[in-house]
Amino acid sequence: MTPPIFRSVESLRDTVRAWKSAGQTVGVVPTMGALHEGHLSLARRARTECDRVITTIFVNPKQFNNPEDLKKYPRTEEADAALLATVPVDAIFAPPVDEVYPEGFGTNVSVSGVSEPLEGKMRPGHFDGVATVVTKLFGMTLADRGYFGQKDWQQLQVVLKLVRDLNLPVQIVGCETIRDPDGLAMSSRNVRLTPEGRAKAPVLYAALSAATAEIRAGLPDRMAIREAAEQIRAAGFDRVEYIELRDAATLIPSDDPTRPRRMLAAAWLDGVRLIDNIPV
Ligand SMILES: Nc1ncnc2c1ncn2[C@@H]1O[C@H](COP(=O)(O)OP(=O)(O)OP(=O)(O)O)[C@@H](O)[C@H]1O
Ligand SMILES: CC(C)(CO)[C@@H](O)C(=O)[O-]
Ligand code: BAL
Repeated sequence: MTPPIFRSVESLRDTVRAWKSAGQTVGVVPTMGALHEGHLSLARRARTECDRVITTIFVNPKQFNNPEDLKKYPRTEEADAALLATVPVDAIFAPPVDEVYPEGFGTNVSVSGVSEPLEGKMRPGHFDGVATVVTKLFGMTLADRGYFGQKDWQQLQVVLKLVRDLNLPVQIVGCETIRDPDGLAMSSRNVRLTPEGRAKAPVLYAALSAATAEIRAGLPDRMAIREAAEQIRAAGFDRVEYIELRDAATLIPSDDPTRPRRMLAAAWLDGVRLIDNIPV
């Protein structure tokens, strides 16, 4: 059976309040729809850890710095609802834009530091949009736990800091990146790749994996990164936007192998921007 779809905060809150009065915990999986196995893995994890699970589907205009990207973002609500029925989740919250941003809306949540480099630099305003909507989604759903994918590693760190800084009563759970069998991280934007682009795309993950193996074997960071960038370009990617080795939590550049580090990359293929990251 398809889970009930709520469009207004008021109707969703009535249902959630009833759950809470029965002492039940609420897990929330925020998404922008066009669901795939990556999203479903988050929902399944929430299913095992919470009494009630809500998946939110909202293509948040505030986090798109590129209007073309927003226009082209895939929207597949019926298929999404059918997939969520297989988990199953208890509710889908898919509000219209004016329910989230009614006339007169004028608050911005901006997380300093961790949101500034990498994605923050390449997509100005993006993380303000994410932090604002995630704060609102937690408030709207009365979430006890929020589930986020490590595929968007920087986003996960931004959300962790947001929750800490604002004392939001939500526990954040970071979930492993789900990949296609050839290594490509699943992403809603992958459907925009041509068959030729799709065949080249796994090189992004392969290059990151090779570079981290080399670093562990003693190759200097800089050389390993340069080789990875060359491998990605040689495979036919149009542009490598960044490949960086960073402190895993603060995302400050790090050459300290004794601390948890993360290698993160963004690259363009077929006019599609792919991101990925792995631990070092
Ligand atoms: N392959 C994946 N493995 C695990 N989690 C994922 C994966 N892809 C997305 N997620 C997580 O699902 C949540 C919703 O992401 P979103 O709706 O943006 O999907 P997406 O596939 O990342 O789309 P996009 O094309 O915008 O990158 C985020 O927490 C994201 O990190
Ligand atoms: C967390 C999120 C749903 C906020 O719009 C979005 O950034 C995403 O899909 O990762
Ligand atoms: N998956 C992160 C949301 C975005 O790319 O806008």
